[in-house]
Amino acid sequence: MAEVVVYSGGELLAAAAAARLVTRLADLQAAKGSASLVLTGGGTGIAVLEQLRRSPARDAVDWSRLDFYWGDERFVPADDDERNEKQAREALLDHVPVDPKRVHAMAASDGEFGDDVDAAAAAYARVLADNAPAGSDVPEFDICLLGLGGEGHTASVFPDSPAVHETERSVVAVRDCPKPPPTRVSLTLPAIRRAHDVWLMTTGEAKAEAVALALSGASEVQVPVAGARGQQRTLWLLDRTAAGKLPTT
Ligand SMILES: O=C(O)[C@H](O)[C@@H](O)[C@H](O)[C@H](O)COP(=O)(O)O
Repeated sequence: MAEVVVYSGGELLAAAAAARLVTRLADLQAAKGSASLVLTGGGTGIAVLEQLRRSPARDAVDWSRLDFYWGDERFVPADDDERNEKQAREALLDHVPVDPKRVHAMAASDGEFGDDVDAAAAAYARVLADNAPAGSDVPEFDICLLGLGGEGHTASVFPDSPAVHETERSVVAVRDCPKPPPTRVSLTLPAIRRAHDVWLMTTGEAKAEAVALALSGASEVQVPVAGARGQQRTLWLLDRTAAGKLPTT
C-alpha cells in the first residue's frame, strides 16, 4: 500500500526528504553496518541531494559505508552538465567522504564502451549482479529514489516503450527518449522493484495527472511510475500542486 505525504512546497519537500534520508540511512547502518541508495536525476532528485549536503545532521550518515547506484543516466560525455552523476557529485558526493569503490556510476558516452550504449547497459547489469545476494542479479537496494514525468515516466522508463515491456534484464539502453538527452541507460521496473523502499518525489501541477493515475491503479505500461513499488514500502513525497488531483480524504 503506497504512503503519500504532501508538503506545502518543493523546497520543504526536498528538505524533508533529505531529513528522512539521513535518519533512515543512519538507522540502516546502525542495524546492519552499511546501506545502499539508488539516486535519481531530475530537478527534485538533485534538490534533495543539495539539501542533504546542507543538512546539519548530514554526518550522522557514515558516507564511507554507503553504496550509491543510479536509477538512470544520460548517455553523454562524463563532463557534460546533463550527466546525473556529475549533478549528484556537485550537489553532494564530492562534499562528503564517500568510498569511491562504492559509487557505482553508469558509463558515460566517452567512457570505456565509447558510444555503445548497449554495452554500457550490459556492463551496469554486471555491476548490479556483482553486488547482488546469491541467487539474484540485482542488489536489494535499501532505498530507491525516483522522480517522475508528466506522462508517467520514471527513471528512463517511458510509457509503452521497449524498456517498460522488459521483464528479464535489469538494465537497458533507451533510445529516442522523449525527454532529452535522447540516449540513456536505465534500470527496468523489475530491478526497481528489488528495492526495499521506493521513494517517489515530485512537485508541480504538470505531474498531478500522472500521480493520480499511478495511485489509482493505472497500468505500468501506460504509466510506468505505477510499477515503481518497493518490496516493503512505496512512499510518495509530493508538493500540494503535484497532489492536486488526488481524492481529498
Ligand atoms: O534522468 C532523468 O531525467 C530522471 O531520472 C528522470 O526520471 C527525472 O527524475 C524525471 O524526469 C523528473 O524530473 P524533474 O524532477 O526535473 O521533473
